[in-house]
Parts: sequence; C-alpha cells; structure tokens
Amino acid sequence: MDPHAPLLQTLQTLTSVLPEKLQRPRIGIVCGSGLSGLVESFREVEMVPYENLPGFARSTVSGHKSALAFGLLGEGEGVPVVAMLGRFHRYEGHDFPTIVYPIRVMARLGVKNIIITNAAGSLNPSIPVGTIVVIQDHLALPNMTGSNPLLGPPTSPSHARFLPLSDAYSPSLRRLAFLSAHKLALPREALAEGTYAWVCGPTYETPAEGRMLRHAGADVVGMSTVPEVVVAREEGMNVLVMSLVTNFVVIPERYRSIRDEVEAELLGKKIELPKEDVVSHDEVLAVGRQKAEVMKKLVGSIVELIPTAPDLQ
Ligand SMILES: O=P(O)(O)O[C@H]1O[C@H](CO)[C@@H](O)[C@H]1O
Ligand code: HPA
Repeated sequence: MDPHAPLLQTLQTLTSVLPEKLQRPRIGIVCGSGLSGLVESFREVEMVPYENLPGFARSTVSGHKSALAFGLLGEGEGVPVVAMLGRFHRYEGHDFPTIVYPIRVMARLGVKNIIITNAAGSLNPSIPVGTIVVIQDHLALPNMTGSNPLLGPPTSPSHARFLPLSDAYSPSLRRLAFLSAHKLALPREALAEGTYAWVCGPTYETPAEGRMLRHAGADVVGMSTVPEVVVAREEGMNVLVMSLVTNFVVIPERYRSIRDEVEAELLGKKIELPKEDVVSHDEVLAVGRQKAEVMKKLVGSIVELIPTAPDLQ
C-alpha cells in the first residue's frame, strides 16, 4: 500500500462525518485484545467503521472490533479523544504501512499523546495474571532482524531517518499512570513496571523462546504495540503503553523427561507429572473482560490528568 495516498481522503471523510468538537482529538487510545470496552466511558460517541475509511484494513482477530470511536472523556467539558477499537497485527498478514496507518491518521488529527493497551503474557514470576504493566522499554526481535516498521523510504521529509528509541516511553505519562492508580485507590500490586517483548505471532512462545526472552530482560510478551510505538514516536507523540497480563508464559524449570518415564515404567514405577498449562486466546479475552473496569477507570483518570501536565501539551 502507498501510505500517503489515502491520508487526505481519510481526513476528509472524518471531517465530513464528525461534529466539529470531535474533529481535533487531543489524546489517542489503542484498545488491545478484549479491551474495546474502554469506549463505554466516552460521551457523545461517534463510531466510524474502518470500512468507511480509505486506507484502513479490517481487524480479523476476535476481541478486536473494526471502528474508530471519537468522544469526550473525563469530567466537565471532557477531553476530545479517539480510540482504535481493533488494531492490526503482522500475523494477520497486514504489511507495516497498513498496521501503523491509524497512528499516522491520529497524528494528522492533532493527537499529541497516545495510550496504547494490549494483552500480554507474563515472563516474570513476580508479575501475576491481572496485573497492569506500565511499559518502560521494549525488546523487539523483528526490529533487530529485518522486520522494522520503518523499513523503506521515510513517509515524510521531516521524519528522522534514524529514530532514537531510548526515550520511547514517556516518563511523564508513566507518572500519570501511577498517580491515577493512587487516585483510584488501586492496591499497589495492581500496577507494575516492565519491559515488553514484541514477537510476530500468531504462535505463542515455546518454553525455550519464553526462557530466552526472560533471560534477555523482558517481563511481558505480546504480538502487537511496538510498530505503533515506533510510528507514534516518529510522528512526535508522547507514548504510554499499558499491558494487561492475561496469562503466564509456560516456562517449566525442567522438561518432562520421556526417557525417565519410559525407564520408570519398565521398572514398574509411576512418575507423578505436574500439570502443564497451555495458553489460549479465550483465556486472554476472559482476563480482558475481568479487568475491563479497572483498565477503563485508569485510562479515564490518565486522560483527565494529561491536560494538567505542562510538558505533555
Ligand atoms: O496485543 P493485543 O492486540 O492486545 O493481543 C494479544 O492477544 C493476542 C493473542 O492472544 C495477540 O494478538 C496478542 O498480541
Ligand atoms: N504471548 C504472546 N502474546 C500474547 C500472550 C502470550 O503469552 N498473551 C497475550 N498475548
């Protein structure tokens, strides 16, 4: 896809269907697997299906809708926001310009701060299922091995050819996440800080892959987000990422030994086997549903605080 061609048409379509007060959202939100319910706290919502928007693909993953939601969030007049109800993943077969197209649209609508959510597996024994991890850094094997979302000519002459990512995750926005958790009286363990590993998917990790990512310093792993972060940074946005831990990545301390089992069997002995978990997308969506309310409140509170932070304007 030529990423430039439809941008103007997309913007014209949005201007023609949206009331004026929703046309310049200040904050963008990306809803992860099972997290599209974030839109329930918006007021004066206008939904624009992706199929009506030139340049937009359709999401094919359950737990992801296919619409942009515009609305007002927070007390008083409310802050104009736009949310992606459904994102695009590389494993769906979308190319990178398509995956990040909605982020480029948000940037042209005037979004300066973006809150990206996702569902992720925990690699860290001290980060249990249900925790919301405020991402401080990422580990992107695809970026390092030839599948970087910025491959190819820059989409604008104003974009840096070599984008620094050491400052990708805004400390000011991360601060607002923890302040919000305090304001909402969430228990301390509801939130954690950590590093997100991006894998292509759609396979979940083997134990050896999970172990490698853990040893490499990742706390959670998922199949999205990093392309959006990279492009949001290229477009000059401040980025906050919050991962909801929906499952543990299976990393057994030692492998079940089939040889031991056979040898024991031959000696007439029985070996007690530990139960081995297998992750499923249904499990991922179920935890999303359980934690929808907390995530909604947290995002709502952060959105309300952003206009009060001078360095985020
Ligand atoms: O990252 P999001 O879109 O929240 O979804 C996560 O959940 C799916 C796997 O269950 C994958 O798409 C993974 O990336
Ligand atoms: N691995 C990769 N992506 C995921 C996982 C996981 O365990 N859980 C949710 N998204």
